[in-house]
Amino acid sequence: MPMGIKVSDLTIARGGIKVLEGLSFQLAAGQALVLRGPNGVGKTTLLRTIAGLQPPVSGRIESAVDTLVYAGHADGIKATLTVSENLKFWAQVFGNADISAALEAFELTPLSNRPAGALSAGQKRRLGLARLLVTGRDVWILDEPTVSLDVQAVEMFAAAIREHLRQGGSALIATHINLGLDEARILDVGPYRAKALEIDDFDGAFL
Ligand SMILES: Nc1ncnc2c1ncn2[C@@H]1O[C@H](COP(=O)(O)OP(=O)(O)OP(=O)(O)O)[C@@H](O)[C@H]1O
Repeated sequence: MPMGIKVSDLTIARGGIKVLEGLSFQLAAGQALVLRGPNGVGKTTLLRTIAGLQPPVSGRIESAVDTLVYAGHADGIKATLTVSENLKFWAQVFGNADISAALEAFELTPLSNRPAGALSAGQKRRLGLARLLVTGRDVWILDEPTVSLDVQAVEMFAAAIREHLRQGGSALIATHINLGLDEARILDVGPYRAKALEIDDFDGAFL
């Protein structure tokens, strides 16, 4: 069975300031977990930490790094390559060859010969998400994946997630919108917001 993620008593920081503390959760194969919480609470920081892009302050993250794929705010698209060249490139990076399912899932087949730089914002986002399908990775870590997507494209995305879960994959998704994925669990990270310095520590911080 593909491994998911287990997070235990995790504390994370951004710019040297603790943002979330005491966070624990598990994501098993076949499951999706949606992270919620207000702007700036630390969802992106959490995803970056789990993806291995920054170390935690304390706590444990158990996962196999070569099972993860992270899609952050930057789309990573090569503007001068066509849609299919972009996908072929990523497929090769991950040791795969077939891009047709990824093109179909995000209705990119009619756009496959268009330079990616000439796509609309939503089409670019669909290409960025199609990339997940050619990685063959089990655990998708997604930061605001639906930005710029219209209603139909959000449905394509939800369908792609559902198919991924059906195949034993898993997904950890930070999003403010309702994806229509009833099977996803919700984790509100708001209650794990790191406490500000106690007033007693205030002078100490300047000594
Ligand atoms: N490069 C940075 N350097 C220092 N602090 C940062 C940096 N990027 C973000 N922060 C701060 O870290 C905190 C956590 O930010 P983060 O991006 O993880 O929040 P978020 O929950 O993903 O927010 P949003 O819902 O707005 O995407 C915020 O207070 C933010 O201002």
